[in-house]
Amino acid sequence: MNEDTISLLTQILSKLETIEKENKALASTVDLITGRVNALAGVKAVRDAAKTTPAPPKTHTVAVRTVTEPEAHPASPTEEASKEAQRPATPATSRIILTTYPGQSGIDPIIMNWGEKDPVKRGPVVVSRAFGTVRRRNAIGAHGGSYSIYHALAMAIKEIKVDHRPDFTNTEPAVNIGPFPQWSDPKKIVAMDPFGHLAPWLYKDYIDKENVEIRPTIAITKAHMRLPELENSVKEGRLKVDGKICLNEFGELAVTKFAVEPVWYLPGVAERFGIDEGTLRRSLFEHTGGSFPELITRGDIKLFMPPIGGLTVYCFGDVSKLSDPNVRLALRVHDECNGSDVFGSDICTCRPYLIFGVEEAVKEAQNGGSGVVIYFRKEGRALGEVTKYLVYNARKRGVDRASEYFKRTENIAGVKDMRFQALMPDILHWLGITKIDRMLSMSNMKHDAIVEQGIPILERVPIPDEMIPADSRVEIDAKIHAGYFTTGKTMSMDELANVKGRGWDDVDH
Ligand SMILES: Nc1nc2c(ncn2[C@@H]2O[C@H](COP(=O)(O)OP(=O)(O)OP(=O)(O)O)[C@@H](O)[C@H]2O)c(=O)[nH]1
Ligand SMILES: [Zn+2]
Repeated sequence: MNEDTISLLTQILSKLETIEKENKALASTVDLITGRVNALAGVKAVRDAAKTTPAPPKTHTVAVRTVTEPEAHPASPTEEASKEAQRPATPATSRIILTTYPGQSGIDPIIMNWGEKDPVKRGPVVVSRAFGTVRRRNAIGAHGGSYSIYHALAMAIKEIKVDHRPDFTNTEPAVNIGPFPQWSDPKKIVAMDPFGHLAPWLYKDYIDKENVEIRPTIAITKAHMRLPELENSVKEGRLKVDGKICLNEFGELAVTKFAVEPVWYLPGVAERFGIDEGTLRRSLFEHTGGSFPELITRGDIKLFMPPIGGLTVYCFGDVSKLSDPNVRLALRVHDECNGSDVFGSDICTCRPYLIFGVEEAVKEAQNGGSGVVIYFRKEGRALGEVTKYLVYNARKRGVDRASEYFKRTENIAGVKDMRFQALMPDILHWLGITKIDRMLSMSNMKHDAIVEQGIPILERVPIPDEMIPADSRVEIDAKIHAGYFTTGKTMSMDELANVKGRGWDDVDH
């Protein structure tokens, strides 16, 4: 099967499509040929990819056919019911759409003017391949970040009805926020949808009248939270019970929480990393096992919802104060470390720094300012727990020296850190933050990313010495040597060689 044959069959297909519009009886024949061409082209694409030389752009040509749907606008309940009956059991059963092309017949993306101030002129983020939406998509990927796979599984085992539509009654944000000028600056917000918390309400007409599936990518709620360490903070007098933010002697806190899923505007993301959009698209395509062919074929679609974890904002005190330059702001940006954050592992400083961050944020809010902790799902410096544990083993089986600390991760992962903080400041812009009075972090990467985004940091606050677990001294001293902020001493390489952590004998009981 060569390129010419595929191209010829694609042309025949296109002719048949035209005829099919007038003669529905041809549909099954067209389906048959579509399936055959897709399968043959798929095989060819796989063969091409197996060649060692980089594939020329032509090899991305895969014949496809767009789903031809009944008219989307409902006319009458009877007509609706008859259309319902025509729907396939799942949109995927008869025709597989491997990829789509700009301008292809039936493809009609909803407008997306990223950075436009008026949300209606900007347009909704549309990513679903659900019936009624597949032709209108203006984003690649899927909702839910890494959870999109569980959704796919639920669909596969028919736990979710194919035509299920979410009921958003009473799910509106618990507080109002913005809009801020940053929301309409396409250079300031590139990794989340600034209107993501309002999507079902702002774009109700698309949902109701055009049968397009639109989901929020941000949700805002209020809650109480209780961390055992904070009971001590109250006992020792560092936290005062005020009945508003710190509710009682157990250190229970009132909090407003924002959950945010990633939505990437690819040109903006590429620019943040100083690369061109094509390079970014190609790398995302290749290194997700070719999962998202439209990264290559749909240059007109600029949004990508990546299958990665998002973030949560924990805000203490009045949310409207976050954007007020006249009040003080304390901020901790924290990257997930499940072993320490949840399970109390003592090899690193994560949970202690997190608790310190919460305590300082609450204090700032109680003093009339505001306090925020932002929690990113970037486990093990975005290398994941498997890599992290391999690193721990390599450290403990050798001598766990501060001087070797970063090298151990680099030996295994090829890089010492994959969090690349460049996209992190988006959430600060979205919250309307224009300066940070107290930054509860020693990380130079977090600091530089924020400052580069034009948000000044007035004071940097390291974790207090007494909160550092003994075994994590290795990490903290290595980090300080590597450029992390400290108000204390930066050790020489010789001194670092003498900072040792627990050995394997001590860990392995
Ligand atoms: N791969 C790897 N990840 C680690 C290791 N130690 C901690 N982490 C992860 O690193 C992240 C926390 O980063 P840290 O280096 O402790 O601190 P930081 O966030 O860079 O800086 P601070 O804001 O000062 O805490 C979390 O995602 C941890 O899971 C390690 O040895 N290897
Ligand atoms: Zn940790």
